[in-house]
Amino acid sequence: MSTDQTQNLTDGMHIIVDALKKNGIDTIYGVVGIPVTDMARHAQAEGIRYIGFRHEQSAGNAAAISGYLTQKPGICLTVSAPGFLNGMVALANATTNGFPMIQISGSSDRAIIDLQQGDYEELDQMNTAKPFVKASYRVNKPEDLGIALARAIRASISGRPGGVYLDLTTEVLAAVMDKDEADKTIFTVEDPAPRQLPAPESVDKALKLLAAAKRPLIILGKGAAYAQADESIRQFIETTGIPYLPMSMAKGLLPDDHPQSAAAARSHALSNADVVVLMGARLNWLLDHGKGKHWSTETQFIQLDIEPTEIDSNRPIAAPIVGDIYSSIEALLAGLKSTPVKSPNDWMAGIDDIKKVNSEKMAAKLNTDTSPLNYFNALRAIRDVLVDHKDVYVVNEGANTLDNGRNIIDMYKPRQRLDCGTWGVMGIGMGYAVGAAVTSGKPVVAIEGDSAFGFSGMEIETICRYKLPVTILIFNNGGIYRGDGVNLHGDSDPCPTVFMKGARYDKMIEAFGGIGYNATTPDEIQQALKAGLTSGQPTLINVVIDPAVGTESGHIGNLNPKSVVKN
Ligand SMILES: Cc1ncc(Cn2c(C)c(CCOP(=O)(O)OP(=O)(O)O)sc2=O)c(N)n1
Ligand SMILES: Nc1ncnc2c1ncn2[C@@H]1O[C@H](COP(=O)(O)OP(=O)(O)O)[C@@H](O)[C@H]1O
Ligand SMILES: [Mg+2]
Repeated sequence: MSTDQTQNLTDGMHIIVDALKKNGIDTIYGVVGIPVTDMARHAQAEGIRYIGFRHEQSAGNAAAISGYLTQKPGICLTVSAPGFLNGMVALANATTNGFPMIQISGSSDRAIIDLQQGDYEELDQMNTAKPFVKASYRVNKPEDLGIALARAIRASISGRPGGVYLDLTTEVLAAVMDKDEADKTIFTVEDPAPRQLPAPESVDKALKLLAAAKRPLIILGKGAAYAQADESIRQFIETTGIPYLPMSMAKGLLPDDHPQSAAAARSHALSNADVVVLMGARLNWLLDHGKGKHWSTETQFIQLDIEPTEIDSNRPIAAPIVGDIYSSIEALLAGLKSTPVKSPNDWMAGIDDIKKVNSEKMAAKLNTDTSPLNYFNALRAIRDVLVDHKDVYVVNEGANTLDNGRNIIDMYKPRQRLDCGTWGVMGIGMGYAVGAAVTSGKPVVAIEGDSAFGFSGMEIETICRYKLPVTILIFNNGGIYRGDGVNLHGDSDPCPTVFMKGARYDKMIEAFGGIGYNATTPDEIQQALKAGLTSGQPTLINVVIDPAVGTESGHIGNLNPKSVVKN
């Protein structure tokens, strides 16, 4: 091919990068290799920030959480087969949680794969992905790359957000076409997540039910947080005076010290409410499916959700409002003029009484001074530092570390608590920390169980390499749930969840130029955490926790199968 003929040519890997740029994608998280390395190089050369990870699952988690924070799909780039599969855990978790994310993976030769002739990293990735994503597309022609990306963007953020898989074959990445012709095939997606307004009659019905309620309760879910309708939600809650419960990632939508928060009286509020409004929250296992001891069979439900099939998932919903949260809340606010709603004062007063009793009980646990530390006094030490750093993003995973962290670490701003979410998955920690730090530019504090940290711990090198302002506190109790070898039956046999004694995780980060601390007292935790926040340097604090104080599976031990057969 003569020089002038190559003058105006482009190829698949350049076209997809141009399409990403045209749609405002400014960051790609990934692990490169055959056949996507040159695509990443080109993206970087074109000004897209490429963040290189040590494992695709963490790259995917970073992409997913950046989608949750920005309402634009986070992009994860992987190689074929094993790299694709490593990313799939994060992609499936994104779909489960409703986080918009696109995983782009290279794939091997279609003809060889389809005849199962044994290609390098042979796998039918498009079909493998289908059960775990909102949509799964494969591109075979360079002129289709623009429309394929557009479809992936729209599928990931319209309706209930989620994961989308985009398969780029080796052939299409190398396929050549005329540049001018290629430019005609890429475009900016128009209104990829259109507002979905609720039916006026559904809003009226909900307001009439609320107006008659004696003990109304609002449950805020991460769907409400994702919607970025913060001011409208606050206005509705404060205008009606209805008490509310934030689910873990909705903490901070209103500050946790807000007078209408019922969090410290959760069981009382759930079991006594007569009308419950689910706002971007599923009535799933995290809410005991709306059944059992925390719920009354008399409770009536109002549900605000963008996904129509979520309605009636577990309990009949008396007043469904299907639409995007912002449009639905705005419609409810407008409806208050004709149907005023005011939560009875005695209901909130009763909740306040319970809050007072429970807060005193919790304070007694928090203000102990034990050696070694336990979860309560360690978390109280962290809480009392973070109250002066309300911009910090908090990442939290583990069992006891997560369950106690959720109740003790107060949040004051929306979308700043990032945790194991709907699946209760371990391993989100370092990926979420990188994604939050890169996306927001703000400091991140990751509060990690020692087992949970182990799933993504190698990414501390990634954190140090990009010099991200991340401080990691590892609650080192020497094991999964506990470190003393006592199992949930109270038998002192070395159960299969114990790690080595005296591990010093703080030494790990020093290998990559980060700053490590070992903390055995609340004061040492606070000094180290303040130093990490002040320096903005990657910091790891090994918090030594009493190995005997955890409970197996934290607060969800009841989900374990009960064996009736003696060993
Ligand atoms: C991917 C994955 N693997 C395993 C588990 C099971 N699991 C595991 C392994 C947990 C770790 C608990 O230990 P930790 O050290 O992180 O926290 P605590 O010791 O403070 O409870 S919590 C939990 O549900 C999981 N949820 N997700
Ligand atoms: N913009 C939005 N408007 C309305 N509903 C939304 C929006 N984004 C997500 N959702 C819904 O919010 C719900 C989130 O529920 P869930 O993940 O269970 O929250 P949580 O775990 O915090 O209770 C999902 O059913 C999802 O369809
Ligand atoms: Mg542990």
